[in-house]
Amino acid sequence: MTARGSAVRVFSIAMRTRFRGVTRREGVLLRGPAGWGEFSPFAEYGPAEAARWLAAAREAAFEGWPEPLRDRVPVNVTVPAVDPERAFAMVRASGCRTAKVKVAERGQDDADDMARVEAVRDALGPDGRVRVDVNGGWDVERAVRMTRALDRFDLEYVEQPCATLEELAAVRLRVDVPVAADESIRRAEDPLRVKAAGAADVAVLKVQPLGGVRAALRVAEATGLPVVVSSAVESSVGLAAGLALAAALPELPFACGLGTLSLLAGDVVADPLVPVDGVVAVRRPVVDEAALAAVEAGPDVAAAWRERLGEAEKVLMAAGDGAAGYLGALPGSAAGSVAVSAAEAGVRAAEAAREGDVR
Ligand SMILES: O=C(O)CCC(=O)c1ccccc1C(=O)O
Ligand SMILES: [Mg+2]
Repeated sequence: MTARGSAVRVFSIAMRTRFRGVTRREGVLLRGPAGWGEFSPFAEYGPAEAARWLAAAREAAFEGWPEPLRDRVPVNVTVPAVDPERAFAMVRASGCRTAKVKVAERGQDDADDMARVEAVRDALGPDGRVRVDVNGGWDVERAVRMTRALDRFDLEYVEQPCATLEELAAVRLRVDVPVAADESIRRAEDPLRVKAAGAADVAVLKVQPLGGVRAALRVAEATGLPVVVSSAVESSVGLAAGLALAAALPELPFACGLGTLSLLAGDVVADPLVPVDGVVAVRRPVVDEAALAAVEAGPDVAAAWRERLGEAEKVLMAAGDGAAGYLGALPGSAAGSVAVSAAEAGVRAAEAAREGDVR
């Protein structure tokens, strides 16, 4: 039997620039009555965490998304931890008026970050907006010092400067720059603690890690914070779910992190979700056989992904009545707290201990 025509397809796309230590982006595409969904949990995520990503893919394939309230979503250009010349060129080529700059990359120092952010500010001019993403890489003292130093280039916000909620709250009290929470929501047992802890001014929400567009909308409502929708560097199939969330939010005060397709060297649709003049049109492209053929995974990679899909399915089934039961147990549901099964909480704790890293 060939993969062609099957409702489960596996892609493996090279990244143009190394990002989060990753040089290829891989995942599964699922086709259902509502369209295509993407399941692409990061390599280091175990089955319990991956189950949320699967719930998002199933929502896309079997349910579809809430009605959009807008048809255009402004996006930021995402600047990896590249040298200043490259950063300048990426920002100029993007057409975006907001840039998100990765800082605190392992193996680089504070001067590298200063030079990169300066180059990005130069590329945008004084009217552009510059945000930085630390991915939890600083301790409190370094976060305070570096946030103040980088604010010389006028920062819109600093995303996840430190790993823990307590550290974020401490930094927030000591800097004038707004603090955004990403990993503290995406990888948390309870994403709502971020508000109670006074840890952030802005919530960065990603559809797959939160278990779908509806689950993310509930998190948005419950945190009561302004939301920036961001991608997990997905193909256009996964990005469409992020766009659906951005389009369904009552308020969208910031540019979203959904301009990431340019980080990939390929895609699975014929009409990719790329920004034009810093804006992505809200639409849902369909998988194109010719485009997919160029990035379809070989048999070994495909087998490994089918295995991962099966493991995540088991977690979803164990958590309740398929995706619906699992989503009902996510934060923002009537209970207002995360009610995961003891078994899953155990798996998550083990994963967290193993990773020792918030990314
Ligand atoms: O927000 C963006 O500009 C792009 C998305 C992004 O940065 C990201 C992509 C994959 C994994 C983590 C992150 C992150 O925001 O930390
Ligand atoms: Mg982030």
